[in-house]
Amino acid sequence: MKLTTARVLAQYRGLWLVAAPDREPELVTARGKLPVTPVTGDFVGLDEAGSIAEVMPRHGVIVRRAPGEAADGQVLAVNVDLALVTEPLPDPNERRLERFAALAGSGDVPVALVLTKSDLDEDGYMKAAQLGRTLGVIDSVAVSVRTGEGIDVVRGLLDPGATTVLLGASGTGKSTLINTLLGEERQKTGEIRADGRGRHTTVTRELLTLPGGAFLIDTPGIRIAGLWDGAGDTFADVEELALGCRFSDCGHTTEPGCAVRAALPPERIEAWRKLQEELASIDDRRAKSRR
Ligand SMILES: Nc1nc2c(ncn2[C@@H]2O[C@H](COP(=O)(O)OP(=O)(O)OP(=O)(O)O)[C@@H](O)[C@H]2O)c(=O)[nH]1
Ligand SMILES: [Zn+2]
Repeated sequence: MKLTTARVLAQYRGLWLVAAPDREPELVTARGKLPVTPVTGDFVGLDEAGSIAEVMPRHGVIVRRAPGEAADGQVLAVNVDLALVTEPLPDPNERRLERFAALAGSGDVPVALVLTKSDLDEDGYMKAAQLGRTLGVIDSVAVSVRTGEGIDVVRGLLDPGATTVLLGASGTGKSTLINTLLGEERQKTGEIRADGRGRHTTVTRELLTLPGGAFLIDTPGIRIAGLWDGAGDTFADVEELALGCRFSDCGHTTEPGCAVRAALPPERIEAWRKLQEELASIDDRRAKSRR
């Protein structure tokens, strides 16, 4: 049977937004149970009915591994050629940068450092060079959407046909940078009505095409926060702040340098802990029943 190759632009529960050459993006289902679940960035084969019948081999995989998670983690994006890790000036958080860089590195995705808001820091250029050396990334740049500094350097990193993902905490300026790169050809955030059990869900597109022909994976679906199995976005604040904790396995109890305790009230952290315990016990039960 002849399959049509398409690329996954965004993923939802049991539905994928895919684009095939010369066709409008469309929402499709999968044909039966596939050996791997298609994710944003996947190349897939569509059958005659328009369903996903096959997922092509992947490279450049970005996986989110939640601490203590038994399974392989959650695949966030695939076929990624470059990760731009963003952190804002004047006070870039080196530890957070390391974690995002490690996330990309473990999927064999090269990393470039982008320090944003350089208009707020006279030494942005130097800080970028220094941090770039420390982190061992392929390139580093200080950018400002206000002054335009560094924007052309970023553009130069985005090769036509290559896929780049932006990784960075909330507020580091990812959306603003994407809008600047999209320029005139800013895509309207696609509002697609997906028929999920009679309800209409508003979804947004995640894989964008830039004017020069480079692909950019926008991060709502990749926002490191809020991706815990079963947790949805409920504790996005905790997950994101945790990236700034001194220890990567911080339990947010008595550890020094805990960014979560510094920012959130104890009740919130307690609620998060309860959920973690629940999730852990679900994992336990699953493992037992498998045995
Ligand atoms: N001074 C200055 N502010 C900037 C710059 N880029 C972004 N900002 C501001 O930083 C704030 C956060 O920017 P966003 O683009 O929303 O950040 P984000 O990373 O997309 O955040 P999320 O959408 O929460 O993931 C906004 O108020 C921007 O106006 C810059 O180059 N200079
Ligand atoms: Zn902590």
